[in-house]
Amino acid sequence: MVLNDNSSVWTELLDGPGRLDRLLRQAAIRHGFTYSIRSIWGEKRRWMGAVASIKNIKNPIGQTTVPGNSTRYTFADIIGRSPRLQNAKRLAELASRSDSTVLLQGETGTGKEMFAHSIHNASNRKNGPFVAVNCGVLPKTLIESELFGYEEGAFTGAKRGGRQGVFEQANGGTIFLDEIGDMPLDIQASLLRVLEERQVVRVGGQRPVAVDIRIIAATNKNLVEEAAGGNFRPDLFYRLNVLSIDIPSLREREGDIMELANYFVRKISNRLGKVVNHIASGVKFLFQSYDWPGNIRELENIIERSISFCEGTTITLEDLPEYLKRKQPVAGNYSVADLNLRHLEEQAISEALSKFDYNISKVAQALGIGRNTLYRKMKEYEINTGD
Ligand SMILES: Nc1ncnc2c1ncn2[C@@H]1O[C@H](COP(=O)(O)OP(=O)(O)OP(=O)(O)O)[C@@H](O)[C@H]1O
Repeated sequence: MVLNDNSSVWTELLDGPGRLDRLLRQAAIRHGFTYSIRSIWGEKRRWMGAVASIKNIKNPIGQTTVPGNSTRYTFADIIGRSPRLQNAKRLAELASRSDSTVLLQGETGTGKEMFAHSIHNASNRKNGPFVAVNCGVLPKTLIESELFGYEEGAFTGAKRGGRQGVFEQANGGTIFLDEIGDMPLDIQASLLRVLEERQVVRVGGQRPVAVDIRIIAATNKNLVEEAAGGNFRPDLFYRLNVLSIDIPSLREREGDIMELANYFVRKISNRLGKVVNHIASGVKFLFQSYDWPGNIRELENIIERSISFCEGTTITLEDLPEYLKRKQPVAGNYSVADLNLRHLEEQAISEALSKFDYNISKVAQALGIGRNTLYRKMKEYEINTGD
């Protein structure tokens, strides 16, 4: 397992080495990595307490999915009813019906890879391969041969008979170019050629090989700004920016936070074989006021950590990492009692909405208030209507 100081894998600070170990071990096993304790305790002592998002620890060549369709997600797995997310899903569903290039833009952890899987699985290429390449971690020395393949004798150590690159491996299916904004400039020119001609020429070869591929690219960078700064080729940007879909951050999807949190509690407690089925109101309040820079991945990691440390059936503030506890909102203009009452009211409304599937009449009836009062309170607490 390779832990890289510069990567965004270190998403959370924890309290102690034992906990770090356990969480890393669980995550590593889940993602099929071999976990070696020495890789942490050697030079990485100063990272003590960090939890890696193992998903980001790609193998050295950056290819995250082997050829053959090993996608895990469909649209049904993408949780959230906020209007922004629903809109992104609608666009992605439409995109899955065509063969055009898709560009997924969104912050880290917002679900871009889930969208890419879902588009592939809903497309008529679903029985073909889905090959994911992380353009940000491909070492410069390997990048061309990994992408475009090589002919026998192309360089010292080249395999007999040569090797297919990922574009050839994805033939008949979808190639997912993750973190496209991190692709080195010199490779961007070759990539543009492949996108334009739908042909690859292997390193050390001359013969173009036709590839029938659907391209989905993803980035957490603003490619317009990257292009303006000279880090991304504008012509490649235009070639990729055909069906562009913005995946909203979690803080822009406030109504989704608790739905996702509850979903992860169910899923993760099942997986860990623990009976944890509630989230304390203080935690909910904190979740709703936090700005989630790591988005859904961060929420998922926090729930996993909390369930691991939870000694009862309810996740409490005690189970949260220190850095999050420190973010507890201050009372502002409200007294603590007011704040608690407001919070309880907000919580009751959110729970009723979720229980009655956003049926306003039923929710109002259950809460013993009129529909107009309910709408007013939803507006006050910025709870969306679930449309
Ligand atoms: N809407 C969602 N519903 C359920 N789980 C989600 C959702 N969005 C993201 N996740 C989960 O959050 C984690 C991060 O998602 P994903 O890897 O797709 O994000 P990403 O945008 O590709 O991240 P990065 O840019 O860092 O590669 C995954 O474990 C995924 O299952």
